[in-house]
Amino acid sequence: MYVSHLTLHDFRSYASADVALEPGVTAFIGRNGQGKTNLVEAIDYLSRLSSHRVASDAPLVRAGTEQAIVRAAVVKDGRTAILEVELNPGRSNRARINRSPLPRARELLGLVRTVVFSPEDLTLVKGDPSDRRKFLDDLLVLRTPRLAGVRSDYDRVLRQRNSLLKTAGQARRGSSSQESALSTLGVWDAHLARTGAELLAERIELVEQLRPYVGKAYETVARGASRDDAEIAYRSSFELPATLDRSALTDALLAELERRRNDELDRGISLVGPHRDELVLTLGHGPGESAPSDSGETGLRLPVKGYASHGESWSFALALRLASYDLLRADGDDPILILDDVFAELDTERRAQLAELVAGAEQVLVTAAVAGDVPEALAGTRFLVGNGEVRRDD
Ligand SMILES: Nc1ncnc2c1ncn2[C@@H]1O[C@H](COP(=O)(O)OP(=O)(O)OP(=O)(O)O)[C@@H](O)[C@H]1O
Repeated sequence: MYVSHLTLHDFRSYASADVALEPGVTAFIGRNGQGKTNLVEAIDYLSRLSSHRVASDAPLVRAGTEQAIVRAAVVKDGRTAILEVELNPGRSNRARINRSPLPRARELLGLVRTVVFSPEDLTLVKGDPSDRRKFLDDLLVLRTPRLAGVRSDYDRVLRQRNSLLKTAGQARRGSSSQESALSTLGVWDAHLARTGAELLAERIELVEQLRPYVGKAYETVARGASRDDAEIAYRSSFELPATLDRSALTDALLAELERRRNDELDRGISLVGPHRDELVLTLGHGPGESAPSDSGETGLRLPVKGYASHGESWSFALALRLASYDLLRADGDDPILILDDVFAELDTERRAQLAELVAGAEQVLVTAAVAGDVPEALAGTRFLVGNGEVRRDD
């Protein structure tokens, strides 16, 4: 898949922009703050309906205006579709395909698939568990757009349940009747368990599928590493049943909610469920755990967060993105790769390795402040970005 045309109106720094693109590698070069990332962010927005840089839509709309439009012609299997999204912060966004309005913007999900590498990726490794959960959930939605609904239902139920727990907890401490709050809580428990079980099962399956790709990608980007060095594992906030069957998971989650009821009322928050889970990243050092060396010595396996060096952390973050790319590719569709300002962060060897790995993708969009930062393997079409203009450098 590739984007053959991008049009922006009042998106970030652009009053308007119109860029014709081709498959293969395209680099956007320009000094800092000229609007290179804004261009690729717009394409990524069509893929996920959110930005890799900010949590809300408001900063994406040009200051002083109320609405931004991102439109792209997307070519897949030789057929072109025009996708458009209208960003209306504070109101619902609207989307169109080939100029026909969609009932909900969410229906655009899955039509463009992007994988973005950016300096922010280090938070995948060094950030909070919520950053890693988001990584998993974003990938889930890219592969199975229907899960966007499950994810937002879960978040909504969680918010409602938390506010009810607070009310019921306060009633208990003030010894007023908490009967009605507790009976309503039972209803929210059932919702939380049902949507939570679905999200949980999908995440666990995803981690299993992603695992081999992460090991392989880490071996490629980290000097001297072996395939078993980088490991990912899903850690649930409660003991999982032996099967991922949705009803068994729902029952297990419900039973755990029952067991933790008093703790939850004391603290006024939901303590069990996918929102408390963690994607655990570990690195093996020396002989693998399963293969003791001749001296009987086994290798160390340590969490990445808090232990890994800066270079190892970067390699792990790159491996997570590359693994996502490989997995999406294995689904049968080459996602658009976006390398936003990453080369300046990497040493020469990692730059060359990353460039080699991605050079064959159907479309690669690169941003860099200086042309010299873009490895030779990624020589392709160049655009110069500056003074609000995007100009092809022929
Ligand atoms: N909503 C907005 N309205 C107007 N201008 C904005 C808005 N959001 C961002 N900008 C401007 O866009 C510019 C940043 O653009 P962008 O992040 O694309 O830079 P860049 O060329 O990728 O730079 P760098 O090389 O530093 O990453 C900044 O000057 C910022 O002030």
